[in-house]
Amino acid sequence: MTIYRGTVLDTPDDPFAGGALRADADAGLLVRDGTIAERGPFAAVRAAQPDDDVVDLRGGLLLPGFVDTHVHFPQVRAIGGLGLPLLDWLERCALPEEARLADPTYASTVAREFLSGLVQAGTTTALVFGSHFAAAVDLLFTEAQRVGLRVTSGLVVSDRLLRDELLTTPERAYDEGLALAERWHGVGRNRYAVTPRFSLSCGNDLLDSCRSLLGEVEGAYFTSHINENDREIATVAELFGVDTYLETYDSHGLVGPRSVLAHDVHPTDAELKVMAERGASVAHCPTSNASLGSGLFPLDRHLAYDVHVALGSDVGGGTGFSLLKEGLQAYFMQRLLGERGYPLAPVHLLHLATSAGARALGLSSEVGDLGVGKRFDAQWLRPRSGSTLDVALRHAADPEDALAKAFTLGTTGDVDTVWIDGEVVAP
Ligand SMILES: Nc1nc2[nH]cnc2c(=O)[nH]1
Ligand SMILES: [Zn+2]
Repeated sequence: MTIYRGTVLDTPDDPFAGGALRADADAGLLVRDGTIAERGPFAAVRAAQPDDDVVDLRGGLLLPGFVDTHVHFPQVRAIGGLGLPLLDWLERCALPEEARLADPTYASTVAREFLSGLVQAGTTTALVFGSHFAAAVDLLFTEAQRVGLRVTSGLVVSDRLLRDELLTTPERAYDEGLALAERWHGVGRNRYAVTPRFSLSCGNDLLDSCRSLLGEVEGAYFTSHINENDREIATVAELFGVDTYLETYDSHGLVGPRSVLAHDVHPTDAELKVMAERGASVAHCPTSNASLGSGLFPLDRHLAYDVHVALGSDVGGGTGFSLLKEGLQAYFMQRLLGERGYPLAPVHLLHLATSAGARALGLSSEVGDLGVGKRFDAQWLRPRSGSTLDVALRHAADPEDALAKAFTLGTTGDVDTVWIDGEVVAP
């Protein structure tokens, strides 16, 4: 057994429902077989376990590993395509890069870059938008198992309006998806997610085949995009002859408690009501929404309807893997909404980046906070001595203030060590 000593911050109680930040200065976390067995003042935990190893993490902050609920595996090298709205960005930046993953050697290199990017950002769990190529998705799961990250992912499918190499058929989508799920779902920390790219590129027969696959794979997840961009939304309404985007998924039985819909920048009230009834979650992707000019996320309306919201980096529409940056951008965008903005405090940002994501992915009993009984999935933020974050943390007034400094100034370069199930994860 090992005792980890440091300043521990986490959010076991939902701050949107009144929960406070849990902050323990000089805490001890006793970890046995990857699970947190005790948590208390270091001196007390140490006194009860005088012979165990102590890992000294004083200085900096010990936080739960981040949970990224929307991130694209094939888009690591597409990060930084600035200046375009969604559909142009897809055509000019993202999809040409995604087509390159037809080559398994290329896909394997990108899988390594992708997982290393997540780990270096302090992310330990992710819902990953896979590739249109089954072999590439297989390589992603293989690499995820080697690195140890908790990955839920799947074959991305489309059958219209994208470049030809990325298109499939309903039958092939089902067969390839099932083969991947049989190989990887529930193996190690991997799980399968049925992943139509978005309704714009998916006809009704393909969405039907997604529903069949979802019914076939017990416990599988569903993820896609929704209500991101005005032109996208208008095109979907025209293609399907529907009033709301959500209907295109819901009419195929794809919306439920294991569904995560990315973006939702422009929802109708009717859609929010149905999402809440179904228990679906929304992945809020702030840097992507800002960079692609998609809009300002109506967090207040999601909360008013009780729609569960977590955070996604949306690499490569988003600007990097750091959920610290996403948290700060989420805060900025609520500020820019003026009176309609939700006043996000540091505790909300930590919740959105950790426990909210765990809940969206049905993993709350295992990860998302550093309480007794949870797996030790954690990150040690330790800024370089003399850096501005180091100075700011040393002079922070209280734990909330320290967390505000971490989200404002922290970068992936401040993530010193990452653990999953009590094992150090090497990037
Ligand atoms: N941001 C974003 N939106 C999408 N909608 C369909 N595909 C994508 C994508 O790759 N990124
Ligand atoms: Zn996306």
